[in-house]
Amino acid sequence: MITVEHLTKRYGDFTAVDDLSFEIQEGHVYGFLGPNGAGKSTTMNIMTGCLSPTEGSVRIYGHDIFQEPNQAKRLMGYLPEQPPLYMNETPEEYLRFVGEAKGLRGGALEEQIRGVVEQTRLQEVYHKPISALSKGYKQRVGIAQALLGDPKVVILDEPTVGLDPLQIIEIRELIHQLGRDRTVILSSHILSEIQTMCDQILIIARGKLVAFDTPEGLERALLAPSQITLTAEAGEDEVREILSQVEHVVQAELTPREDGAVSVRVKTDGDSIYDVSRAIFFAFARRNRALLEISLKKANLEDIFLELTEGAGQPAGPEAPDEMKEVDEA
Ligand SMILES: Nc1ncnc2c1ncn2[C@@H]1O[C@H](COP(=O)(O)OP(=O)(O)OP(=O)(O)O)[C@@H](O)[C@H]1O
Repeated sequence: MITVEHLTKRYGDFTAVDDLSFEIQEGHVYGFLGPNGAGKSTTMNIMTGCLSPTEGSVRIYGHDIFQEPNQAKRLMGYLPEQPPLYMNETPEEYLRFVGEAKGLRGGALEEQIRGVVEQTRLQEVYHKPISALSKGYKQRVGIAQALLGDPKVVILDEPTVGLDPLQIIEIRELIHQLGRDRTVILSSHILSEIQTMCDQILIIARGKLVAFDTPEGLERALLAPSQITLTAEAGEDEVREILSQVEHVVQAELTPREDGAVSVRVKTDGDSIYDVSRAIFFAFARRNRALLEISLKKANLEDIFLELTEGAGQPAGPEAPDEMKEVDEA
């Protein structure tokens, strides 16, 4: 239903979006996940026809976003990163203005406004100036305008950024509801957010699509290089030698301990981390060397995200370190 082919956006010598191709199917909640500056907003702006690409195409249900913009845009609702809200207006005035701009009139307009106000629970603030609303309510007004016209696809750029924890929960619930009867595409640089809300994840780093799968699929596909940590009662050289004889051990990082033992982080490329750990256990036993501890660590989505996007984050002002910290703690 949405086909993105070889999308590229360059600003001078800088490539913000680099040959992105993917397909979005109906009935899922998709998450664009990537660090600040990865190219998520640029991609969304191009997909919604707000920005032209340097190369590539976007088709919405077969309609090219630049050749048939009216047909394509009618099928999409968009909440940009900074929604153009008119602060002096009330949600009522603003939604009427957006609805009319989308071609709605008379009874159909009234009915649509009533529907989106109910869905986004704006009743309480309907007649207050937008400038007086909390960030959470402003965001709901932004989502309400995206829903006008009953689009099949709703695209939300960082819908929870800047909200407090309670507001985040409310917006998540709203997105969950939206996902029941339409396709939702949202972006975030926070892994836990994408994991909670989306059933399909696209990881974007340095303008490239580096992974596209379900959360479970991503974990499964990238499980193989898992880690084993162990502590052995042996000298460093001997530990190295023993491990070099174990099949599927691809890397070993040794840290000598004060008590003379050695702690080791082992990376494997084996299908079964259990088989590799068993082989390590017997390799030490054959040499009469004790393993004081051995533990297995499977990769999780956070490891995968950090590995795929390593070094791709761009500190974007004073808030960036805290925002990235959320990824670390996810
Ligand atoms: N008009 C522009 N001129 C030059 N560079 C730009 C322009 N717009 C975006 N960029 C750069 O393109 C890259 C991608 O930006 P984009 O906003 O798409 O990233 P993002 O993944 O949405 O990140 P964020 O979460 O910080 O918004 C960034 O390095 C940004 O600085």
